Amino acid sequence: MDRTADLIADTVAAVRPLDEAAMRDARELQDRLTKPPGALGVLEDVSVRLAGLAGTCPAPLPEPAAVAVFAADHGVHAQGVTPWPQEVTAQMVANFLAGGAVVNAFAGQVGAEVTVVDIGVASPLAVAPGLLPRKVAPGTADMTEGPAMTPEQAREAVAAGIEVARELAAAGARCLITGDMGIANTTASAALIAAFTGLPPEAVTGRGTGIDDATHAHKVEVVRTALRRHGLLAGTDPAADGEPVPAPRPAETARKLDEQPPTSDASSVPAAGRDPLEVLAAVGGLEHAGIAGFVLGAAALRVPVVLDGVIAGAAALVAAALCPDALGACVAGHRSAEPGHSAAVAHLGLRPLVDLELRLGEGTGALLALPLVQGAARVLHEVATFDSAGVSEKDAGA
Ligand SMILES: Cc1cc2ncn([C@H]3O[C@H](COP(=O)(O)O)[C@@H](O)[C@H]3O)c2cc1C
Ligand SMILES: O=C(O)c1cccnc1
Repeated sequence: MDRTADLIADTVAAVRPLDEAAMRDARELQDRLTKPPGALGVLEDVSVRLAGLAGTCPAPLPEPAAVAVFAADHGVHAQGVTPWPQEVTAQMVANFLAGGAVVNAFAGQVGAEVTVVDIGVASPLAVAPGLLPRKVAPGTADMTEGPAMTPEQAREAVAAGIEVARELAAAGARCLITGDMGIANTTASAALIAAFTGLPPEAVTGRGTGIDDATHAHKVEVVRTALRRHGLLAGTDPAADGEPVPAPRPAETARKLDEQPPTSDASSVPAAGRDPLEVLAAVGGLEHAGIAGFVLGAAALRVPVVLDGVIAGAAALVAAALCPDALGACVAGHRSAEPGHSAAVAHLGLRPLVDLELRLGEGTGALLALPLVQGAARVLHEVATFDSAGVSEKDAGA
């Protein structure tokens, strides 16, 4: 095995399931705090999950936080799936480094460090503070014509993401936040989400940065073409070159779908049984690969990772396919307006903390959710118990 394959395998092997004893302690402590049991709703679940991840109750406070914005370009841009020129990726990287983007404003507000990772921007980028040069390739190839990445590139980008998580944690970060920049990356996200959920392209392909009806219809067909080409279109048999196949019986396809999205009955999941890295290489982006590695790296270190929108959702599907326990480290920061995002989080059983109809990426939605995650953890550190504060508990049986 090469170095990157070893790093990925070792990282996956280091990920532990959530610690049941710590989660039980957290639930019990929540019920002894001076508030009605359950009154903090979903935040109580977050505090329990953080304790399970840390293996101790209360979990360490998830601060300071650091956001990694993985930037890359996409060969599928040539298919006319977005109105924005490809150069905007590199131009926005310059904007991030100058502190002028929304991600900078939101990160500044919550004291999070912004690091930009050049994992695959098409043009060369000058060395700059805040920029990690980790370019695996100058963008992906067009997934409608062949695999977006070689297997080596996909592995290298996942390994780079693992290393970024390690570097940020070594620099003191106790909460990691995913960010992305890559013109056309909502197209690759839709393809990954369709492959890993079995939903049809029209259910998971959104309007990205904002496209008209005709461009959207074309984008759906581009996603369908790419999926068919790689044998990843639900309800078709790759061996028969796109021929429809009967849907499998439900018993064969029972999956953990806690929050079922608007589903197809095409209960087959094309990526099931395939190597997740091969699926990633076929239709993913270098930033998806980097973010998948970032999630694995965070999980192996038992550091929570707040996922941003649809790009992170697609990447988390890859990470979860490689290592289901990595989901224990993940908090879905927000629900993106992209339909594929709802499908991804539902498939993963994650509940987004905020829903503001954002459709930006960069890490913005996750940064807005960060104080909620930190507040959830802080409660277990600072709130008095009924005993310690001398507050009477509710009458038994009432
Ligand atoms: C100025 C600008 C800033 C952005 N910041 C994030 N994105 C977001 O939009 C892009 C994906 O949308 P699509 O697939 O429709 O191209 C990604 O770069 C994503 O990070 C931006 C897009 C633009 C144009
Ligand atoms: O919601 C997102 O994550 C998103 C939407 C459009 C463009 N980029 C990201």
